[in-house]
Amino acid sequence: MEFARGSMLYLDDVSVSFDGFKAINGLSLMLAPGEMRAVIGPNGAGKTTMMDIITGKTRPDHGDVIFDQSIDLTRHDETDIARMGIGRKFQKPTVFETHTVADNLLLSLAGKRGVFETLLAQITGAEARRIEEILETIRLEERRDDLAADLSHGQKQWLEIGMLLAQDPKVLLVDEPAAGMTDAETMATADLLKRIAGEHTVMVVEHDMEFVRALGVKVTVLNEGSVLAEGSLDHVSADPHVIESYLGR
Ligand SMILES: Nc1ncnc2c1ncn2[C@@H]1O[C@H](COP(=O)(O)OP(=O)(O)OP(=O)(O)O)[C@@H](O)[C@H]1O
Repeated sequence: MEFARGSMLYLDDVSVSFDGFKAINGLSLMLAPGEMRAVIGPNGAGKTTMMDIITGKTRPDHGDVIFDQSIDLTRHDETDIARMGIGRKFQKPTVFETHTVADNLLLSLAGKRGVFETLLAQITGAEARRIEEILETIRLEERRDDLAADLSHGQKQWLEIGMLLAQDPKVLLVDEPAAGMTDAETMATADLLKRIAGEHTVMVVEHDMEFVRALGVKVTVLNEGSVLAEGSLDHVSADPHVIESYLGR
């Protein structure tokens, strides 16, 4: 526990097996508060399983998973962990298509209140201000009154990131945000995540190397369930083990 001091997310010697196969195998990783980290690695490296462990969806067989210096995540379930401030964005956007962009954000702000209750209730000044702030962060101010269904794929992804922000998480786990995006959307997404980091700790899993380069952050390369290399993109790209297991394919 003491080693987790000063960290927002701390994994030490974490392992999990499925039917005798070690999907995560002695994985150790530490993110500082406000840090953004890119995680890359070949298919089956364990990236999704690592996020499942952090969010409480999968319980590790072994190892420490510590959030915010002292919270042992292996003792909490998914709902608790989300409530404590770890938000996860899956690859596919899941916005409410039949509601406006602003109402999607309002629904996320309101959390557990029902849809009708929330949309019929008088919006508070604080809620209105927070929605404007998020619209600005995700650069969708001009689309606020449009239905989410009418957004482009990239814009839906940004809205979903905004919906996560509305829940005010300390940590955001983001799975392949650039998948299916145009080049321009990909670069805009990198900019968006850079705006979010600092105030939030962000872990991004991504295969698109142009995107990872645009993030300009420390990269962790996973392979066979553990860390193969860590450092700048240039540093890990020059690592012979990384080239052999991933980039050289
Ligand atoms: N519930 C499960 N039961 C059995 N095997 C699993 C389970 N979840 C994951 N695995 C296996 O664990 C390994 C790691 O999978 P994981 O999905 O975490 O990799 P990944 O790095 O996210 O890959 P990708 O880039 O393809 O998403 C894979 O070999 C996968 O088949």
